[in-house]
Amino acid sequence: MTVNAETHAGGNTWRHLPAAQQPDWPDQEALRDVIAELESYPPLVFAGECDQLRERLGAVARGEAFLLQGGDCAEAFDAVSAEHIRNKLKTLLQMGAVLTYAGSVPVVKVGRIAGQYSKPRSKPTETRDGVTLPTYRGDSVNGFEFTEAARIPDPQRLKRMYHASAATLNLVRAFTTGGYADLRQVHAWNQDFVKSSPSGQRYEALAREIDRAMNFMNACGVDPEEFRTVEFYSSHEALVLDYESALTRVDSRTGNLYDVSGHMLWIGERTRQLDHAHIEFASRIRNPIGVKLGPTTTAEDALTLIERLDPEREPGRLTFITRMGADKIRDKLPELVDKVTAAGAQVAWICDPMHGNTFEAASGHKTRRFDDVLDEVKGFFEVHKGLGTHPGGIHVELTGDDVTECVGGGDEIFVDDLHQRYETACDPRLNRSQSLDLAFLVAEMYRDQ
Ligand SMILES: O=C[C@H](O)[C@H](O)COP(=O)(O)O
Ligand SMILES: C=C(OP(=O)(O)O)C(=O)O
Ligand SMILES: [Mn+2]
Repeated sequence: MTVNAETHAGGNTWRHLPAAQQPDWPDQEALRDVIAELESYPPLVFAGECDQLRERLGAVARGEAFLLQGGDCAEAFDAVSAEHIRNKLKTLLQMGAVLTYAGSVPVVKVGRIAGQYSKPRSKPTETRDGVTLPTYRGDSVNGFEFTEAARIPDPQRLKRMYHASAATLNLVRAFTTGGYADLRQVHAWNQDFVKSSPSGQRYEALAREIDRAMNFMNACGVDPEEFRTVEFYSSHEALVLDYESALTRVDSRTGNLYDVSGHMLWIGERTRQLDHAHIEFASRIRNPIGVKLGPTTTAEDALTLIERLDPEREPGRLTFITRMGADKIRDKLPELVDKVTAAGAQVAWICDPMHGNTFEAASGHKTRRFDDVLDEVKGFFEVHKGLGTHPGGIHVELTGDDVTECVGGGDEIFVDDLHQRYETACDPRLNRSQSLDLAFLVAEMYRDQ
């Protein structure tokens, strides 16, 4: 992959346009130096892998596969450890096994991982005990600690984001291709979990069935090496455009631009203004693109996004990730799906049941109810069933650790438990047990639709 100065300018056309949610870097010269250095770094992903994911998402758009996209709301530099990464990956692999087996559908697995370091915020400042400071915008921008020094945006953090992403992706690649993700390990992924939790026990029963199915396939002569590796892709919100465009390269095979910071990039609900910088940036790169659609999205917005981002109507290029809220999805989604379908576009429709269902508990913790999350997914399936379209997947905030951030689930977390292990740097995540519960319930919905 080479960089050609003239065509690379295509990754910078956003610079003339308003860009929401960008950090207020105090030192522009330091920023320019960091950008120049990032531009010299090697790609984190290969353009051919992005093309392959686009093809897999094409299958999702056509109704032939299901997307499981999940991971932290905000990754943190101090959580780049073997344990955290393994737990997250294990949870996603277990969810993938449940959905594939119980839902009888190929599952495309994409992590919110190896790059999910930047956060859009609803308020520019935060006040605690009479002290007001800039909000935390992700480890790529400033520090989580509530001190004046930590909250100053520091462009050096963009380089740490690159290195943290590289280290994470390296381990993910090792796990997914080196034998850890071998489907014959379905039991091993569950070992530290099974005794303690209802979803762990339910999973163990399913893993026994998978074993039997694999023995059957072995007996039929299927090569067991087929199960050794798993395709797994990285994704994050393309928020800080200085970083994303510094990692945009010309693919020497095709001359096209790719943002090589991750396989799939999405544009968030707060930065999807049609004529602003983020959509312009996304329109220039060939990676598969997601756009979050909240409850104020009009059908016209959705159609214009398709014109801008998927003019060729290529299945897999564009994924709409709806995040309406459990109380709105049944009202808001039908018109969008109906008009997009009528316009002949074949996007993948994915449900993010997290971001429309956040509330603040009396203790002050931001949280979500498992039942609301589930209800939004149910509404999503109902709407697609009613219209004869494909419920293409789920996009969830989760962790492999046993945190207490969302309430409910089979191994119930109560509002009074939230303080016990509330570790997120931004939004509340499903813990491992809640994530597996969700996978089982979604698999049932998929099979029944
Ligand atoms: O992850 C998404 C957003 O960054 C988050 O929901 C914003 O949260 P806030 O309302 O606390 O800023
Ligand atoms: C910021 C996020 O979501 P949204 O853009 O949908 O609010 C997110 O996915 O963390
Ligand atoms: Mn979030």
